[in-house]
Amino acid sequence: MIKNVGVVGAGQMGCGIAQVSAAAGYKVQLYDLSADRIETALATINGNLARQVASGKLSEDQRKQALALIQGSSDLHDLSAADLVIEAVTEDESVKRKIYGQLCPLLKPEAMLATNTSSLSITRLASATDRPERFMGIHFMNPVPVMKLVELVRGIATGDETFSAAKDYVSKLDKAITVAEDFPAFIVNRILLPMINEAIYTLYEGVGSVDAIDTAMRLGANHPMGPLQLADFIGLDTCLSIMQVLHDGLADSKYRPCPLLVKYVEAGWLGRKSGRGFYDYRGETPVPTR
Ligand SMILES: CC(=O)CC(=O)SCCNC(=O)CCNC(=O)[C@H](O)C(C)(C)COP(=O)(O)OP(=O)(O)OC[C@H]1O[C@@H](n2cnc3c(N)ncnc32)[C@H](O)[C@@H]1OP(=O)(O)O
Ligand SMILES: NC(=O)C1=CN([C@@H]2O[C@H](COP(=O)(O)OP(=O)(O)OC[C@H]3O[C@@H](n4cnc5c(N)ncnc54)[C@H](OP(=O)(O)O)[C@@H]3O)[C@@H](O)[C@H]2O)C=CC1
Repeated sequence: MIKNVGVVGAGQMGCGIAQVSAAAGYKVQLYDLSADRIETALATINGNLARQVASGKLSEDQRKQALALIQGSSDLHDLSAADLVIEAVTEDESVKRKIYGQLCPLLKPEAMLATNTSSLSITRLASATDRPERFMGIHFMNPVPVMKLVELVRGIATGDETFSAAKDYVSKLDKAITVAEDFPAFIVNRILLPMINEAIYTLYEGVGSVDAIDTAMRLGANHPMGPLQLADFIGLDTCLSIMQVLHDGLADSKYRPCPLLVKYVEAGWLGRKSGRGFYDYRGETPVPTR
């Protein structure tokens, strides 16, 4: 039975996962490398909970209770009481494998380990742990407190007990589940990211400006965000990693990452989280950059 949830990586996804887990009554340990990052993360979570109070989705008491259930830490040992740890660090296989190597010896033998990876092979990541039968993908969507869906992905070795415990946990968060097989980028990103990549090609080839492309898809296809706005929201580093996994994993040139996406990531223009991507976020309102 899952009571204590550990979250590794206090970026945009880790914060969201910690928030919704605490709001559902789980005790949460949120880990990241630095104390500064943890402080920022707790402030972000507090802000998002306060927004939910303002819009009547949560009472002030529920906000306080949820916040009290989250502890931040920059010491991996603090995850040793967790029944389930969800890893949400940068979308880079070597970073994730390194974390598993450090984390696994500290966990209870019966603890489950899950990854929030957007694209990487669950089976291959499982092989970097000491518990492939208790490892799987629990893939939340961004922003976690708002998006209804969680994709569940089993690796070849994932046990039935692990899968049913994950289903139970996700249902308690009041999220809907879809099950995907362990193929590159699963379902949502297999479909969504090529669309975003195509939008970037559309910009690269001069078919339209940032504003024209986003307006076209917002008003012409009723998407809540334009594809370039969404790319900035996801993070351009994450978008590029997903396209690389699709390109390498499916060996089809239709998944070739757009060179403009590569350039932006090389420049450190990662979207909202770095202050600049297809839009510049440093002023009052986002300004298109092309
Ligand atoms: C890459 C992957 O591996 C997988 C993925 O996640 S792919 C990305 C999937 N996500 C999407 O496609 C998101 C598309 N965009 C949307 O659905 C909407 O634009 C949106 C929900 C993000 C915002 O909707 P909106 O109507 O423009 O904004 P707004 O009215 O301000 O917000 C709606 C609610 O979302 C909340 N919200 C918005 N942004 C948020 C954020 N970054 N974090 C937390 N909550 C947020 C708001 O607080 C608001 O909730 P309340 O009513 O409780 O205040
Ligand atoms: N962005 C999205 O829309 C979605 C992303 N995902 C997946 O979730 C995961 C996280 O993405 P996201 O939250 O957007 O990324 P962010 O860049 O916002 O956050 C990543 C976090 O991981 C931390 N980190 C990096 N290396 C380590 C490490 N060795 N130990 C501990 N923490 C570390 C980073 O710290 P620092 O900044 O200090 O380096 C940062 O806080 C990725 O696998 C991504 O593919 C899944 C669904 C949606």
